[in-house]
Amino acid sequence: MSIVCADDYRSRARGLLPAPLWDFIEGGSGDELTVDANRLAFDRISLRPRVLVDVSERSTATSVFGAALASPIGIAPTAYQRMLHPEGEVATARGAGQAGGLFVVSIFASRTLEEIAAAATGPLWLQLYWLRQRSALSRLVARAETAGYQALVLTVDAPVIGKRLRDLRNGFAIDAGVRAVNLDDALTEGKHISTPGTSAIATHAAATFDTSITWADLSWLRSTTALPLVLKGILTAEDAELAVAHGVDGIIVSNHGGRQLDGAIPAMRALPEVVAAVAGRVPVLLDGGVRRGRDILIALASGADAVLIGRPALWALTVDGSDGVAHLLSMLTEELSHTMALTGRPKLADLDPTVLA
Ligand SMILES: Cc1cc2nc3c(=O)[nH]c(=O)nc-3n(C[C@H](O)[C@H](O)[C@H](O)COP(=O)(O)O)c2cc1C
Ligand SMILES: CC(C)CC(=O)C(=O)O
Repeated sequence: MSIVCADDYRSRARGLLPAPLWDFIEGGSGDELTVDANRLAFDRISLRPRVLVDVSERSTATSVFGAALASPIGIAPTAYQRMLHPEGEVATARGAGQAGGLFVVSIFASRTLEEIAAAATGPLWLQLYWLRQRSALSRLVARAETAGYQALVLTVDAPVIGKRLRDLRNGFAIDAGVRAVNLDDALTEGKHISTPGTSAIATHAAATFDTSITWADLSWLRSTTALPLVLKGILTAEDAELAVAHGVDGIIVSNHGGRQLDGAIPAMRALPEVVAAVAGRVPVLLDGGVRRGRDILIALASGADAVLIGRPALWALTVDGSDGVAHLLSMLTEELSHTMALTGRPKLADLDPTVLA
């Protein structure tokens, strides 16, 4: 059967992966309320189409921090991609580049920053968690700058790892042979050890993440680099205001795909208050539950500058490596363009709240 939407990749990937690995990707924290709510928040919004508009010429092209993108769609940072495909992040970077998309590389990438940069033809950003060992962070930042990464993303919604029941039940651990190669092994110690009732990821994060950082610490990260700094995991107007006040260059509205605080507000529902607080001062991106061109149009019409996709990119990577990732991004871009035609909004600039009901 042909793959004609993101969910087709999901069904295929599910059949290819061992159950504990599938659960790691698919699952969220607690009752997975927020995983479901992320999707439902999009599904609850209807569209107000305008007709008899010339839609013969449509454009999804845009830019973020000066980098051209074929469409306002990027790939969210996800850890340890070699568990899903032998080429891991190198395949994702190649696929994202083929489709003219942005790729945010996880601090827990399983290919080196340099290998990924060599395969990329589109913009790369590097995502960081705040490790207690600051020297490891500053070394990574320096390597990212040298390798041509264009921004840093600090994930701020994970001082501790969410209680992911599937991983705990499965005693989830990282496949032997897959490593966070950009960090010293000591920083992810125990990642291969499966212990029933615990998650190896939660254990290694607990050993190395700095749970004490506050807004005041951001100036240290800033002092290590001239790259734009983006915060990932903002869900409120209050924190958006603080982020801008602390000189942050961009915001990703995200609840980590429902993997952190269960019951957190869905990303799409949080977006309007963040957009209002930011008032155009810095770019605002969104991730969580984006599965279709329709979702992307809704996010853009609500004021997002771009969206990121997490799990769908992993499904496509699993099924068909770089070709899968490129195909997925092109398909989502095509769906966005198609929805722009059917709503009578041929340009991204036409997307505003009047299209939403
Ligand atoms: C398997 C997996 C691993 C992830 N690893 C990271 C990570 O290393 N860093 C991070 O900031 N977010 C990570 N995330 C969260 C994603 O960046 C993103 O916020 C989320 O997947 C978006 O929701 P979606 O999957 O519904 O598109 C991960 C998500 C998944 C599913
Ligand atoms: C290694 C983990 C901390 C990666 C992550 O952020 C996640 O699984 O959601």
